[in-house]
Amino acid sequence: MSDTPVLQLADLSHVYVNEKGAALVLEGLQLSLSRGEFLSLVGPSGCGKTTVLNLLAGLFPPTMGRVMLGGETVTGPSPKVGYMLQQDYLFPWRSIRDNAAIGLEINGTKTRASMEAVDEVLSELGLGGYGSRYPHELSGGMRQRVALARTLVTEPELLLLDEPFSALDLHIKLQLEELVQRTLKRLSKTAVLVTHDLAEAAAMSDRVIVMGRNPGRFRSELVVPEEIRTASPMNARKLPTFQDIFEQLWSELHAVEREGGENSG
Ligand SMILES: Nc1ncnc2c1ncn2[C@@H]1O[C@H](COP(=O)(O)OP(=O)(O)OP(=O)(O)O)[C@@H](O)[C@H]1O
Repeated sequence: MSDTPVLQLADLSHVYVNEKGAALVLEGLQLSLSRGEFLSLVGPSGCGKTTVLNLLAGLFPPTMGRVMLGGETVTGPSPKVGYMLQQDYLFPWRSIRDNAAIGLEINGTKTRASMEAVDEVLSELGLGGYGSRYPHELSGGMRQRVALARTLVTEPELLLLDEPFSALDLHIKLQLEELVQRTLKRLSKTAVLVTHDLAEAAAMSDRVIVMGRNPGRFRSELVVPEEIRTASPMNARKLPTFQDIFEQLWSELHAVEREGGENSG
């Protein structure tokens, strides 16, 4: 049972239909992710990265193929999947503790014990003293940590991270990358990160997929070397092999840009 991949994509394709007609945005995606793996998706704007995450989250069904979580076909949103976005979407009228607990309320699993777990996660993320504060009293980096806490307390098996660090100052971003990586590793969580930042992808991931476009597809995959994977995102950037990985990703992405042409989106 434990050998079953947490996530599988089987020949996944997607067509958006609107008043302008039908557009094939994703074609023939195949993927298998094991428990604890961290995957990043990089690619030019409009290649379909967010569409992939939305399909993984079960927000709408793929036109063809299947998304499978723990071997079961995804048919809609599931508590097994947590989604963290660039914007934190905290409710300004709720305390930090109540914001972090919102997923438990939605899932109907809010209990005294689960609220203790909320407090534990908040304190693990360095927000121990902030439970009774409100979002406007926190910095951008702290608010993103609350968003992470909210995602983690429902104990999802798969975390979807759509550019969660991109609006943050560099030093806060590096700190959060480190915190997220450490926390997910400790909990053996499986994660898919969408980012435009190649260094972030290389520093945080076990594997990086570069997507092509028109239609969006998985063009190439790079396995991050062990010494980078086991280092913190901050220290990974200082390793000589890191530059090689970064350059490989850079040249792949440039190849996509050269062959892609303008995206209609
Ligand atoms: N609801 C929709 N209806 C029709 N077309 C859509 C819809 N959502 C996205 N698209 C189009 O699908 C393509 C992929 O969009 P998507 O947002 O997944 O790309 P992306 O790689 O995440 O882009 P970015 O990096 O700019 O965020 C784009 O051409 C976009 O215009």
